[in-house]
Amino acid sequence: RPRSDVPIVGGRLLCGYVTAAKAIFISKRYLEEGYQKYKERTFQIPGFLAWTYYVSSAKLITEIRKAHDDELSFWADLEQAQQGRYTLGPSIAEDDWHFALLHKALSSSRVENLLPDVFDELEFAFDKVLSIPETGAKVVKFYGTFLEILVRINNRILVGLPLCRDDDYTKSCNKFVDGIAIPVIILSVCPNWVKPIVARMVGAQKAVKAGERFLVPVIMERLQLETERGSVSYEKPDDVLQWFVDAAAHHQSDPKEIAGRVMSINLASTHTSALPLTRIFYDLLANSQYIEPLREEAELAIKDYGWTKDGLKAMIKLDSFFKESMRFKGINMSSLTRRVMRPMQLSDGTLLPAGANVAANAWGVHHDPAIYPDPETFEPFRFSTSIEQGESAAHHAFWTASSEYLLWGHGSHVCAGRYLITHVLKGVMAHILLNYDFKIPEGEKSPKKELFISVAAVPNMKGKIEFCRRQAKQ
Ligand code: HEM
Repeated sequence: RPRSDVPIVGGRLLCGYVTAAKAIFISKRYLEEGYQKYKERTFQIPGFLAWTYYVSSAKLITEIRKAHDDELSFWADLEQAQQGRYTLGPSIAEDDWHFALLHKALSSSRVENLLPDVFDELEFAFDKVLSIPETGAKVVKFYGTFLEILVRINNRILVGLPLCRDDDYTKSCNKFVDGIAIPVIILSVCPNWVKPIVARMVGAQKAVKAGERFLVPVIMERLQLETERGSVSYEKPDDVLQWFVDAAAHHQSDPKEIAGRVMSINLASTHTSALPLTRIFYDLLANSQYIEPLREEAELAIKDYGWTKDGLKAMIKLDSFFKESMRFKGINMSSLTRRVMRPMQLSDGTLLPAGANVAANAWGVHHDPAIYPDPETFEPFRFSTSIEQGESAAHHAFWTASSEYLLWGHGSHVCAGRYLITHVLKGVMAHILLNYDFKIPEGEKSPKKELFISVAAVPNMKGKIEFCRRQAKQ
């Protein structure tokens, strides 16, 4: 039942269960209605496990992002979504030192050093996975193919060579999310006391153990090499696995634990990266008049700066296209979801009750005409045009998180991988533009069919695309 008189969107029929069921299919409509009626205030929508209080104004979003974890908890929400205590292991779910480390290690200034590896792996992964013949064309399922390419590129940074090129390892990363999906659903509806038994019955840790099989021997080998050669003559690899091994000396150094933490980053970075790329690519297909300007920009940038950070930085139209695609539909209609741990008062007078969820209404914000003029028009160069007119490039950059742009969350838990993945995705799109022609295959439908389910906006994961090589390869 509602635990406060904060306005309800949907309704309270059958203790809100009717709205909770409808929200699986029409959350977008509820979020739009909430934004129209209560833009400056909080509204609530019933869910099956808890009511979610939505805020939309920059003022209230700021209050949420600034709240401490013991008040509004990112972790309690993540635990609900991932059942990490059972799927990853209790110590990983309880201690997030590896997330804090990534914020520093993947900062904007440090990502530059990782780019040569990113570009090297990108070339390799395209040849291996997309594998377009020198002449003729090939039809691929876009989502699955690029998920595999991105898993390989991300893992070059996560675990380095040679493991990132081990087909069995990359398969276990690809399947990680699917491997925990069913256990997560079952566990999330079980009472806490029964979860340890159910977790064993449904093999909740099977997916993480599949990753451990590859990672633990590499960790052991690296530790042994360091012991044998001494820290001076042993040149350590520069990857996330090694950063975790080094940091683990101050935390828990069990190799299985370290492996679990690496797999948790795979969890945070696989589908989250492939879904935006798919959405962006389909937006480009549907707005093909932008292909040539983006190609010209990429050609010029690579000619002037090569495959470097500056080269990618010079692609401001591409950056703008990404940002607009994620604003227009994106992949998630809500952001900054937190569990209320103890009652907290917002400045609009709302008392958030313990046990409820609170979130930012990303869909509403991203479609507000006061923030984005003519928001229902897809305008790929809206951000690059503002930069060309003298506005701040940092403010309009794809990776910038703010109360007005919520793709990455915001505040102390803002996405730690956003600088890295912006470079990766721009590199991948620039590589496609410069090396391939692409179209919807003869007889296939346009992949514009998409799914709005709960608060997720999922692009068509089965869409097929025909690729062939362009004549002048860069
Ligand atoms: C386009 C792809 C990605 C999107 C859209 C995305 C989005 C997000 C979002 C919305 C959050 C939660 C922020 C909040 O609630 O305030 C988050 C957190 C996080 N992301 Fe990403 N992410 C992406 C890629 C990545 C990658 C590639 C990595 C790692 C290499 C990564 C690592 C993380 C980590 C570690 C956190 C937790 C940060 C913390 O709690 O301090 N993400 N991401």
